Amino acid sequence: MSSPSLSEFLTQPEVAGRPRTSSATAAGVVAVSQACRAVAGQLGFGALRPGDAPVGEVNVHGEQQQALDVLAHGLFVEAAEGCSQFAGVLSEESEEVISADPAGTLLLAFDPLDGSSNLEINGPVGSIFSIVERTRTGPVTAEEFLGVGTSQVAAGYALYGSHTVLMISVGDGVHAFTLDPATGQFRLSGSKVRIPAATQEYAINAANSRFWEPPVARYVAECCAGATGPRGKDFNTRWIAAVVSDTHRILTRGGVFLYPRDDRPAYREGRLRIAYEANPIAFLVEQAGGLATDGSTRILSLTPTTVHERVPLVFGSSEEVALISEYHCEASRSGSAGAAQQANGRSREPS
Ligand SMILES: O=P(O)(O)OC[C@H]1O[C@](O)(COP(=O)(O)O)[C@@H](O)[C@@H]1O
Ligand SMILES: [Mg+2]
Ligand SMILES: [Mg+2]
Repeated sequence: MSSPSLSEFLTQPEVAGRPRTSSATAAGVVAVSQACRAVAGQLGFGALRPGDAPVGEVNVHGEQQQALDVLAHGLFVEAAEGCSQFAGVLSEESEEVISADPAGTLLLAFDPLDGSSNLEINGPVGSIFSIVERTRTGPVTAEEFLGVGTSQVAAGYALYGSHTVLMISVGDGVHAFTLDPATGQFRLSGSKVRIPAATQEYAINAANSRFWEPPVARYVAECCAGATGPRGKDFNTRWIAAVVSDTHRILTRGGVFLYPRDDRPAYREGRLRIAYEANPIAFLVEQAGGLATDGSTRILSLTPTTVHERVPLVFGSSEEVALISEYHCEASRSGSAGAAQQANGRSREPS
């Protein structure tokens, strides 16, 4: 018997004895998976796709949009509008929230193509999404996207690598679905993914080290000191420059990822966005037994004040994330928190 499709998995309560996912959430996740399948199909054309170049537009984050960023955004919007569960969507590629069905009970936030600078080297890219239930009805408002991450009912990502894999959580662990190229269906390929608590792999863009705050610099220096340093073990660095792909490695074999705030003017709040990058990653990571913080505070407890708000992000194996948190707490107790943190006034109480 073949493994269940995504839709069977979400709608049949008897599959693996799981509690039933609401029919709206199941339909929403399936709609997103259809957008991911369409994005995977487009990526497969590579350089054969006509007009595959930067489109000359700059998105709300000041980044050059690639043709595929725009295409993937359109595919996600189309899937959301076609499914009648979503009242509105928030995309990395659109400054404003986009209205869908006012009767919809769900909201969808997504980065339609993450790591798009990897496109020209045929490196891995992904799509990442978060679904929350609405607390009101009628036309959607931007404020509705400013909830805490604990209110997510589903989150996931698609990684377009040597094959396409969709990692999903509806709040009962993390499940893997592999896209079957023969049938176009996502089929269950792994369940109850767990992140080991200990690791010897870390991911950070070391080219920014001169801008880091003391706790991050300390953590990385101690990893680099290896077996003869205070950690007493050797570490390895991995950096794919697409957070979806780094997340997949960490869900697969452990590790820790850091995109901290730093002293560069555009990075004082980190790089990644709360609503459609940090929140879904944190949801998946916690569901797999890991931790996700902004350095010291749990990501899922943060309340953004704008829809595209950025946040420093540290996530992965619990022992490392807890240690990094300890270093941040020690630094703020001793008053050596970085200039960036002081400048933005965003020092939060540790959780
Ligand atoms: O350019 P850097 O510093 O390596 O940053 C890479 C980070 O930026 C991102 O690519 C941002 O995502 P987008 O490509 O969607 O803007 C992350 O996926 C990744 O972790
Ligand atoms: Mg991104
Ligand atoms: Mg993107």
